[in-house]
Amino acid sequence: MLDKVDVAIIGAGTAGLAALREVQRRSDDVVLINKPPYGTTCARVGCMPSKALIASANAFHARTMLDTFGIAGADQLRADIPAVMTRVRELRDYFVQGVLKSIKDLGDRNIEGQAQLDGPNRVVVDGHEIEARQIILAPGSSPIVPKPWQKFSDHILTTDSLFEARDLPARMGVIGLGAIGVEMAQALSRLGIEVHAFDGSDRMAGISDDKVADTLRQSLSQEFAIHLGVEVDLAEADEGVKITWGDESVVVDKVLVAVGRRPNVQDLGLNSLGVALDDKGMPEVDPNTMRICDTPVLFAGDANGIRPILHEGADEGHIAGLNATSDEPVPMDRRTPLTVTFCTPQVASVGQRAGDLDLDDCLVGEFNFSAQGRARIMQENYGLLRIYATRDQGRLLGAEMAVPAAEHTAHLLALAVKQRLTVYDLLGMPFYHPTLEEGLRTALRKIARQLPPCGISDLAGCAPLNAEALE
Ligand SMILES: Cc1cc2nc3c(=O)[nH]c(=O)nc-3n(C[C@H](O)[C@H](O)[C@H](O)COP(=O)(O)OP(=O)(O)OC[C@H]3O[C@@H](n4cnc5c(N)ncnc54)[C@H](O)[C@@H]3O)c2cc1C
Ligand SMILES: NC(=O)c1ccc[n+]([C@@H]2O[C@H](COP(=O)([O-])OP(=O)(O)OC[C@H]3O[C@@H](n4cnc5c(N)ncnc54)[C@H](O)[C@@H]3O)[C@@H](O)[C@H]2O)c1
Repeated sequence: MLDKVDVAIIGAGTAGLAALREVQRRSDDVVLINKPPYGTTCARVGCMPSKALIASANAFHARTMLDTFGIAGADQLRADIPAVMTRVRELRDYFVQGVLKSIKDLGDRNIEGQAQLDGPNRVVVDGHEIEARQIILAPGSSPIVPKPWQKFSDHILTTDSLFEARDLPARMGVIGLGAIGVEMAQALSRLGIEVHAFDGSDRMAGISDDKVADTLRQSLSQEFAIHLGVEVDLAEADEGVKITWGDESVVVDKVLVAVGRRPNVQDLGLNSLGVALDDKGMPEVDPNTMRICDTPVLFAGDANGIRPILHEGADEGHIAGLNATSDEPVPMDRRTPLTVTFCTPQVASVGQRAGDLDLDDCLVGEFNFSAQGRARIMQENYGLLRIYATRDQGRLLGAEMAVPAAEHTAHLLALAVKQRLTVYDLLGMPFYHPTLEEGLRTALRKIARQLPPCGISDLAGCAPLNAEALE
């Protein structure tokens, strides 16, 4: 094993591999150290298998609306859960293979084992010491299972184990309704499993806008039992596990625990860096260079807790790799915040969320998709879009939504926020008919109407029509 290198990267996840690609542009003197398994959280147990499960669930769920489209016989369809799970694993394996290919040429520069820092320039892997000029930490995160629940391990699943299941039981609890909980609870329910879902807070999927949160709750409650703002307790039951909240309880076969993820830093040796750590044992990280204080150590991906989603982890790996191989600091602007939760209706947030803003100081435009033309045709007429803009110029600040095709609307709005566009700029776009984007136009016009007019029509570039006649 090498004992002196220019750059050592800890973690072969999305962030670590992005850092590797960046470092390799300027130096071959790099090692990648990874505690197995290989293949990244995203491909193995995260984004990809979860979306594969959702895709099967949505395909089966479509049968509930087929009669409204004039298609008969849907009641004959059934979900073959073992076949669904096999497809999930086949897709997972395909994506993991792609990741493994990307590191196969590293040879002895790919080191398998658990790494620990021993000071700012030294990494120890299974007793072997490696000195490095720069170190990039990218060890990812793991599902949290609260200690009192760990004794029910036979009945508990996390996303580390869910996709390994050959079959799924008839009744499931889902505790925690962040992105993971909401996506999986709906997918399980759509596959025909009786789902009881819980969250300690009164919101789901990280939504901070009250009205959007209410809309999502109304939609999802039609599909499975949702209990928000409750503290749950687990107990052994004859046939499964009993979930208790307040005076109520339910017995389920398995519980998916989705109460968040913990950075993999417990045994990383961060305390050997000689910098202050907060009460969670975390050092301060510059989000524009990824450097920890003035040390030669950079910290990227889920583990630093800054923006624990995939494209941000990849960016952080790239920024860390750039800074590890540059003589001078290279501070990089971060992207407009964007999140998408792949439930139905899709949930998304862009830029500043309601919770980041004083809405009394902003202009708000909203659109409810319940009667929207295209949404109605597709039988997807539900959901609420809320857009926030500055009071003086109508410059877009952000948006939250639970609407059909939110992933697309959110990307468009992210570009608008980044470009500092006003609602008038956006209203200058063509809006094809009939599209879901016509709903976005109505929300924008609602903001435009609250601004001083500066022309005679949308076509002139900036003025509101003050009518929805073109919809
Ligand atoms: C169910 C689920 C669904 C998700 N869906 C989405 C989605 O739809 N969109 C999205 O943007 N994000 C999604 N995410 C989040 C996304 O998967 C993560 O943000 C991303 O994978 C984090 O990448 P990473 O490189 O930081 O960590 P990882 O990919 O976890 O890589 C960390 C690596 O470091 C290794 N390691 C840990 N400690 C050590 C050590 N001490 N020494 C050596 N190696 C070590 C680990 O074994 C691992 O290989 C989802 C996550 C989950 C769990
Ligand atoms: N579509 C996506 O982008 C996507 C999908 C899945 C996961 N992810 C990422 O994965 C990470 C982890 O997701 P997550 O959903 O596990 O975490 P999260 O932190 O987003 O949500 C956890 C939820 O659990 C609740 N909770 C915590 N303790 C609880 C308890 N004891 N009882 C009941 N509820 C409790 C919280 O109130 C919160 O709503 C996030 O960073 C997320 O962004 C992203």
